[in-house]
Amino acid sequence: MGLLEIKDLKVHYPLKSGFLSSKKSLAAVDGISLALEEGKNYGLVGESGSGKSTVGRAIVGLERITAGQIIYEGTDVTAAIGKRKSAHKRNVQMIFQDSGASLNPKKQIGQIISEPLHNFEQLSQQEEKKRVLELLEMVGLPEDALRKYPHEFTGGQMQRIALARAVALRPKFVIADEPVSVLDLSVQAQVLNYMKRIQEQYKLSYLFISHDLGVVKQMCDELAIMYRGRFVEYGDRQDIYLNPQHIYTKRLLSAIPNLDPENRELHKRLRREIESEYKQSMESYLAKDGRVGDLIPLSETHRIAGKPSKGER
Ligand SMILES: Nc1ncnc2c1ncn2[C@@H]1O[C@H](COP(=O)(O)OP(=O)(O)OP(=O)(O)O)[C@@H](O)[C@H]1O
Repeated sequence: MGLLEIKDLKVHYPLKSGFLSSKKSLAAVDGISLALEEGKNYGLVGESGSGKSTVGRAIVGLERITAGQIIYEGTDVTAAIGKRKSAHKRNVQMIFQDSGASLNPKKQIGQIISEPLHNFEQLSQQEEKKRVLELLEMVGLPEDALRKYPHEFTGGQMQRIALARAVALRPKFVIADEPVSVLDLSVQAQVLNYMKRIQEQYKLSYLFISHDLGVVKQMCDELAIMYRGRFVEYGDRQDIYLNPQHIYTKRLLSAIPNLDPENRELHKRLRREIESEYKQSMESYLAKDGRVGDLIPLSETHRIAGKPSKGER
């Protein structure tokens, strides 16, 4: 049995309509499906505005789902996920790009990390403190962090605090929405290492949301490439990096900086070629019906749920 299945998920935001104009909506997520297995990591990649965060927020119940289903360990939880203190809240956690904004500035770190334990577990004070200290240690923070406030920590430390809080209830699934994108490269690597270590310890799965294919490369087994609310390509990491099918994926890959001076010129030339192919493709899809996913129909590239065989490409 899979861990989490998303079936034809749609999140449409109503747009303000004028006095005489008909009601319109923005299809932020427009019919995506995904099957996630336990212990594996998944990446959701696309440019800003493609709908990645909306998917993550819908899975944890922070967005109203327009249509589709979310199935957790075989149970349809679509109706339950918005409810406070539901089992889904416990099983599926989320960390955000800017923990400075998502951690309550008026609360001490000890209170912040123990909050989910308070809400969901009946622990004695001593047990709770022991657990919070374990969590702090797990993300490399000292005991005296307990009584400090979020503003006393660096960006990387705050992401580690958010991580400790997210895994306090030992969830099987954590959604990480651009968790390192505002951090320096060396700090990024540190946070990702903590995430990996915790995953090994807890055997959890991440859905790693990022605009940067370079970052998800280290973290994910499978990747979905998203454009305008839809998946244009889905597959395992090796296939996507070595044999991208869709021009949009190729373009995202070409945006990863090439640090090898010997290959820099070749990289620049390839980028130019891809950019020109991308422009032509975009013109042809705009002339058609505006759905870039139709440039390469999903059936010809990847089956939406599950890994496709090579013969299907
Ligand atoms: N509450 C909202 N009301 C209306 N439109 C929204 C709302 N939230 C997001 N959108 C729109 O939905 C689309 C998808 O946004 P989303 O944040 O999911 O994209 P994203 O790929 O995560 O991009 P980013 O990395 O910039 O957050 C965008 O056009 C965005 O402007």
